[in-house]
Amino acid sequence: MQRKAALPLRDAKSGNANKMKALCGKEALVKLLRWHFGYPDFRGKQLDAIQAVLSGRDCFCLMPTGGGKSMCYQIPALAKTGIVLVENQVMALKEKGIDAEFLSSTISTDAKNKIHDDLDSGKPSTRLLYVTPELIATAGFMPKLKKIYARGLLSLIAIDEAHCISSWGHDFRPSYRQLSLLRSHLPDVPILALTATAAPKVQKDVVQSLHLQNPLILKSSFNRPNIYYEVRYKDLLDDAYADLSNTLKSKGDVCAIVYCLERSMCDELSAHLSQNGISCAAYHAGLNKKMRTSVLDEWISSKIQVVVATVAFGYGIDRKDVRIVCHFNIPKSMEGFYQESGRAGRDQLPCTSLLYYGVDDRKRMEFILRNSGSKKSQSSTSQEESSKKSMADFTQMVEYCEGSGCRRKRILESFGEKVTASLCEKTCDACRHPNLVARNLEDLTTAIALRQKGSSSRIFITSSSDAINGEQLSEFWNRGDEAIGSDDDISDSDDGNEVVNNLTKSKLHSKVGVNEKLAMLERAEENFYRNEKAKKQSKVDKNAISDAMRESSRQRLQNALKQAQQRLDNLKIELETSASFLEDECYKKYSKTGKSFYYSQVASTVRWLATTSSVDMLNRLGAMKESTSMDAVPEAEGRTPPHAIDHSGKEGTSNELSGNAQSEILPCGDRGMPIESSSVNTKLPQIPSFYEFVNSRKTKGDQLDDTKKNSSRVEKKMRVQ
Ligand SMILES: Nc1ncnc2c1ncn2[C@@H]1O[C@H](COP(=O)(O)OP(=O)(O)OP(=O)(O)O)[C@@H](O)[C@H]1O
Ligand SMILES: [Mg+2]
Repeated sequence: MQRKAALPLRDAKSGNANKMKALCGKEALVKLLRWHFGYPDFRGKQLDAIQAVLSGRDCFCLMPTGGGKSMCYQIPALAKTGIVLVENQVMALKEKGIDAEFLSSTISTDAKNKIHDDLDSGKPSTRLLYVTPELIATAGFMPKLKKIYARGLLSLIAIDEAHCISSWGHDFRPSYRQLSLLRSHLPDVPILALTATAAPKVQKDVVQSLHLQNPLILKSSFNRPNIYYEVRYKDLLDDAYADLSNTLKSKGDVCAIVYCLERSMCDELSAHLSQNGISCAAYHAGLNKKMRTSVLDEWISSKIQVVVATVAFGYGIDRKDVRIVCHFNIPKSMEGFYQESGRAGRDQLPCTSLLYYGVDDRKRMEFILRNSGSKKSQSSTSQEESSKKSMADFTQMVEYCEGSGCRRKRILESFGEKVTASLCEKTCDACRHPNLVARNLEDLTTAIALRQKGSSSRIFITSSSDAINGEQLSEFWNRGDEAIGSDDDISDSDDGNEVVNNLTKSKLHSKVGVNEKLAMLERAEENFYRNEKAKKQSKVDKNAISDAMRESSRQRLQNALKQAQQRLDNLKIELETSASFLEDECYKKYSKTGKSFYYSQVASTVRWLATTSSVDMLNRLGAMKESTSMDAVPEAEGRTPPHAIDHSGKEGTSNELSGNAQSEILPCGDRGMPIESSSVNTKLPQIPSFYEFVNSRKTKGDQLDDTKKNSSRVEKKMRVQ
């Protein structure tokens, strides 16, 4: 990327008062913002922070996640001669033509020398120098910094994620402690400390540790209005993996981060999601560096959409369109949770924070925290103190999950903000579906009580009907049935599909027989259609399928086709045309019903592509050419298109393959409930109905076809490569 020419207003080195005034003026700074970043105006407290540091004052800036803290040091770097010292995101700046460099002990000697040569030169071109706190602590680096400082070239020190300096923070990093040396070595350089998570105690600690002098303290509300907060209860779910998988699919091919506590769970969950047609990969410290970089690159460039990671993932990553951040295990503190969930929706568009809460997870975390204070280096008092502190932090998180009040209010109050629940405007599950949340919590309490008693505990941790203890459960069951028929589910919801979703959520419902389940679905579907009709009448169709959604579905199908093509020995298929054809089928089938059903159909097709045989694939795509004349004709079994070429030449095995593959395909509703398709006249993909699916499961039992195993092995292998 070419360097962008500097705006002429850029030099105020002389310290001339008029020049300084012009430099700090809003107009000049907005000009810089527009020139270099293309944004029309500053957000929140950005301008105040920039003006403070440009005038030489220390500043402590607390802004919400995604609030635009980086701009607070990027603009000063462009406005003033000299170098701004910070910590990470260099590539993005370089792409904007801004001279930024990153120095750390991990870069090559050549690259290091180049940067040092520039810094030693009379007129360094580097405007922003990103360094790690570890580097500052090294003996060789401080003298270099001092040299730059002595030449009057160091104009600002910015400490991003400043909460890491405080052992009271959720993410204390000992290396940050070294940053306290900066003030004594470089006394006149203003310091800008930035963070999105600082409880009052941490704030005080940051100011003291960095020796900020009379800092301007800027504090914005931590509220993230574009995030919808939701908690689901693992103990009430049949299968949390399936629930997550269906949720992701129902949202379309959206970008997501899923946080897990352990590496092994990242791998396992990622494999499960991949098998279900979700473009996803695991990311954690157990992978080698090459693999981690490759996952990160693919995610940043949208080649994969979902990363299943440990909390190590996320620092300095600026992908703006993350639509869901899911915590698959309860985080250890509200601060960490806020920071991680805040990685969603940095484009300010609607997004979701979804937390899966499980009593076992809670116990595990409590165990970890209770024992984590026992480091050798700590005295027993500080051990005790830190363990107490960890437990107190964690309790806030447990209350967030187990409380019935507004989730947003709870988050903000934990940061000392006083808010009313009306601020939420129904953008958390507790405000949007209070009855459902209350009922879930009641069920959860019963579940915990039963587990504590030690009897029938398995009913909540297994879907096996063997584990049902009739007497103890009858009360439970009855309540479940009431819940099923309740109008509250519907009246709370502004989307008919939520009804279907809610049916999938409770473990109670999993105990209901297939017929009842289908009857429930029918009722839910009826409600869905009724709501749809009402929506149409009021001319507000929230469920409409936009062109952008269709395009993203086409892209998703194309990716799935590509993977299938590789799996099937480079089967000759026209990727783009085939993707359009398959998307068009989904659209035709569900354009009237709405986006959720449409998305589910796309997801089903993706799953079908993940397991289907060459012959079946070609048969299906063969309909492409015939589709115009065949729309009204019933599905022809084993139709082979004129141009169908099976590279594998294994036509003889195709029936078996397709039978097995089809048994895995289940059209799903918004969060995965199966949908009956008989009411739609358009020609359907070769996907079984729910009845067929259930029957085939019954007859086939647990037998897994070798072919399917092989294909998933190949898929896994491909992912690893
Ligand atoms: N004035 C602005 N107008 C529009 N977009 C902006 C503005 N300032 C920053 N942004 C954009 O907002 C996004 C988030 O910015 P940034 O990464 O600096 O947030 P942050 O506060 O550091 O968040 P985090 O706490 O998650 O690190 C970036 O894509 C950035 O380009
Ligand atoms: Mg940041």
